[in-house]
Amino acid sequence: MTNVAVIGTGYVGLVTGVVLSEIGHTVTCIDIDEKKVEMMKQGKSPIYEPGLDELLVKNISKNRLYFTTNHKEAFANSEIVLIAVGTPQSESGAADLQYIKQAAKDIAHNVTNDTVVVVKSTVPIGTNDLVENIIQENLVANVKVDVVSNPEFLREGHAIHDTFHGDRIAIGAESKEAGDKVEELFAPLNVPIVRTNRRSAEMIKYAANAFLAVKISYINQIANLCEQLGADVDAVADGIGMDHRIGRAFLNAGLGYGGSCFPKDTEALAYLARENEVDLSIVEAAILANHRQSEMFTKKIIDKFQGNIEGKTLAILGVAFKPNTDDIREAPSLKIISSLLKQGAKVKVFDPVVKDLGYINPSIEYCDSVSDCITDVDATLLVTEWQEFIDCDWEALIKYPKVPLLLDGRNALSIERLSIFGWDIDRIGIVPKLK
Ligand SMILES: NC(=O)c1ccc[n+]([C@@H]2O[C@H](COP(=O)([O-])OP(=O)(O)OC[C@H]3O[C@@H](n4cnc5c(N)ncnc54)[C@H](O)[C@@H]3O)[C@@H](O)[C@H]2O)c1
Ligand SMILES: O=c1ccn([C@@H]2O[C@H](COP(=O)(O)OP(=O)(O)O[C@H]3O[C@H](CO)[C@@H](O)[C@H](O)[C@H]3O)[C@@H](O)[C@H]2O)c(=O)[nH]1
Repeated sequence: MTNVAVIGTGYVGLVTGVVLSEIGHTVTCIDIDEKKVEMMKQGKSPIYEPGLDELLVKNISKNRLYFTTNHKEAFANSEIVLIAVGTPQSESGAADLQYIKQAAKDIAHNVTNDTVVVVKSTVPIGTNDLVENIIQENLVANVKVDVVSNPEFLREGHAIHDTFHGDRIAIGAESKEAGDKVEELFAPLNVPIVRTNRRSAEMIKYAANAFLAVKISYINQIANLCEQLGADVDAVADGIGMDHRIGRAFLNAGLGYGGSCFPKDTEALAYLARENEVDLSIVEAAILANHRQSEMFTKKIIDKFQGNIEGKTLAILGVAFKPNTDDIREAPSLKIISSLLKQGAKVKVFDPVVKDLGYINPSIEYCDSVSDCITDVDATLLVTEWQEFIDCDWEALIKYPKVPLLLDGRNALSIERLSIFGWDIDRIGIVPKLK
């Protein structure tokens, strides 16, 4: 078993650290955020992720999982150091590498053993070379450091499950020995391994995310055409998804993708292509289609009120960018809410987990339940398909709103069932009744 240090305890770092400790390694997680570290030391996860708290508590008590803000302390016995810091989008669209560069310096200044550095963060092609250079230039101790690319593919809300049951683990190494060490680290997970060089591993991550984003934008555009032509996009997605060459996954039409990954990673890949004068118009088109999709959803609701929603009260069900997470980074809900507010609507919101939109707007009314949120509203907008919303007693809820108009932005509710209860329900890419 290996002594491991993990830099950054966000969705990726914390989940990876906890899972590595669960499979028997001794793991020290480092974060610069003292509040987070204090919470984690007490066995409390600073992020909402199903199953995480239990594993956190269990492995702390087994003395396999530690937390610190001190890099030197964390690296003292570590043979492998994972970098899992953020790579947010900068103004140009490129990935902002400031946290990666700092983590590389932290390693160079503090390691005292031969170390394999594993870059887990999603980084532009060539960044592992940069990390290696920064470490070599700043290295204090006389030790050997190898850098291995190991991009992460977990989904928020399923992070623990995905780490134990991933489709693959990509390892990009220039040194066979260092690559083997990383392969050994993950061996108990029994997940298929792809071995390649560093640049290919970095590209696998961006190419995978962009492909999935293209798939979503494609079905969303097909949905819009279905809506005009009287076809049902859900049936179309089922029909094309049964072709195993296409697959049904990521063909759920809706109001577009959000989150901390697809928006920034498609932008970063498109930026890389532009920088290298390579045509990647397919990804540019997916980005544009995604922006338009949430705008179209907002327009749809405005059209329901003949172009004027001033003074109308609208209920927003769901704020998180998708169910089972508290993450609101690039959540479509934020764009939709701010656009509705700009048009003069009153907005009530309810999310089972997110209780704060990250910005202050005194006119937003935060509610404690679905019934509270839809009381006296002129329309209800389902923005995140939490299971709790799907399982609601929609028959009992019909008495709460002023107008029983329901726009399902995630095609999660049954038109047939809800119509029987009196809901006037509209979905994406489906015409409720043919004219
Ligand atoms: N969120 C996901 O589902 C997901 C999935 C796969 C890959 N990724 C990629 O993984 C990376 C991390 O994503 P995330 O969502 O976990 O990030 P995050 O922003 O949630 O967490 C990053 C953490 O790193 C800490 N940090 C920054 N600099 C540090 C330093 N020098 N030393 C110690 N701690 C430091 C921050 O305080 C923060 O807690 C990104 O590149 C992202 O694109 C994310
Ligand atoms: O058919 C679909 C599937 C997803 N989405 C939307 O796409 C976004 C992303 O969803 P998902 O992929 O489930 O969530 P993430 O946690 O962002 O995970 C993605 O981004 C991570 C960070 O790079 C990767 O590790 C994962 O493999 C990749 O799925 C969300 O807004 C979803 O609502 C759709 O609109 N339709």
